[in-house]
Amino acid sequence: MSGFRSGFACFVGRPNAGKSTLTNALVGEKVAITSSKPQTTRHAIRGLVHRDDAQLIVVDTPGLHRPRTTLGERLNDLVRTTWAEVDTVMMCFPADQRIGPGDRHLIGEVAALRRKPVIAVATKTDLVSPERVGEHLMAIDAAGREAGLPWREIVPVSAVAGDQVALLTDLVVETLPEGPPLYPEGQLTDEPTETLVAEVIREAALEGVRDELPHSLAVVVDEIVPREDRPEDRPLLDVRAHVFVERDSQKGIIIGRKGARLKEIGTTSRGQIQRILGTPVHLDLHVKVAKDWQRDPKQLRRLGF
Ligand SMILES: Nc1nc2c(ncn2[C@@H]2O[C@H](COP(=O)(O)OP(=O)(O)OP(=O)(O)O)[C@@H](O)[C@H]2O)c(=O)[nH]1
Repeated sequence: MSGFRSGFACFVGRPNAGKSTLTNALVGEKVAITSSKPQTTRHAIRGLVHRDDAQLIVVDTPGLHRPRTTLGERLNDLVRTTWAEVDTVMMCFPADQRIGPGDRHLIGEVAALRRKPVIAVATKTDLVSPERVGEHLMAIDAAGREAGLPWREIVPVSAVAGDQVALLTDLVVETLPEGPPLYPEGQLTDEPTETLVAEVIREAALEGVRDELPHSLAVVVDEIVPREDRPEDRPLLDVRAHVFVERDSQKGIIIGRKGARLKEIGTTSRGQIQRILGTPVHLDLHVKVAKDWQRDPKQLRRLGF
């Protein structure tokens, strides 16, 4: 298999830069979790791109942020470890935002990796005019120079419109080392099913809630079991899961008036879980308060951190 390339790449960028959406666009299936709320990506979900000439494994990392809790510190450690381990870094800069201090800080951090190929990606180009895209590309170029970070490429893309996503894949593949495929073909992610299911529920729970909630939410899937006594051609899976929040007031928000929000969360996530599992699902969802779980190492472990 001479000439075959395989390796890892990850996206870096400020919250909401479009990293998850672009991961999905590259992989072609929904494996990473997107949400209109910042900083919702918590697990390093790998999406696989299989091609005749290459295999690209995309690692989606949470955003780096000012750590205020034990969870925050662990997330930052996880991010830096991921950056150090991948073959190529893709840095995202949304075209509808100017390069700011947060971006410069990230560029500085990535520049410290040395000699790793870094591709700059101007995301969300569908939201702005071609002139603005041009301006944005120049600003990205200048910011790289300032930090002494030579971009391998600067690529404008729109994950939503599908513009230049294939080109980006080509350019990333070029940076990967030669080697055989690392994962069996057809596999899209190596996350355990429970984690994917938990992330789907978490995403549904986060839709339309107030700003303080995202960091306080964790979802644990207790079990996924086939319902007994079902006809063979009509299987049903029972999925039992808990949504953990930090305070009683948050529990109220999640449950909603007469349970309306929780029901909505269930309906939204059930459809997607059925797609992941390929089987009709009965979802049993409970909300629990785990006081200040982000500051408590014992609880963090229980919740999988
Ligand atoms: N119009 C447009 N919107 C986009 C595009 N890519 C992402 N978005 C939107 O931007 C928002 C953030 O996208 P995400 O992919 O969740 O961003 P992220 O960088 O993974 O965010 P965090 O997980 O918070 O770090 C979502 O509402 C997306 O729908 C794009 O190419 N065009």
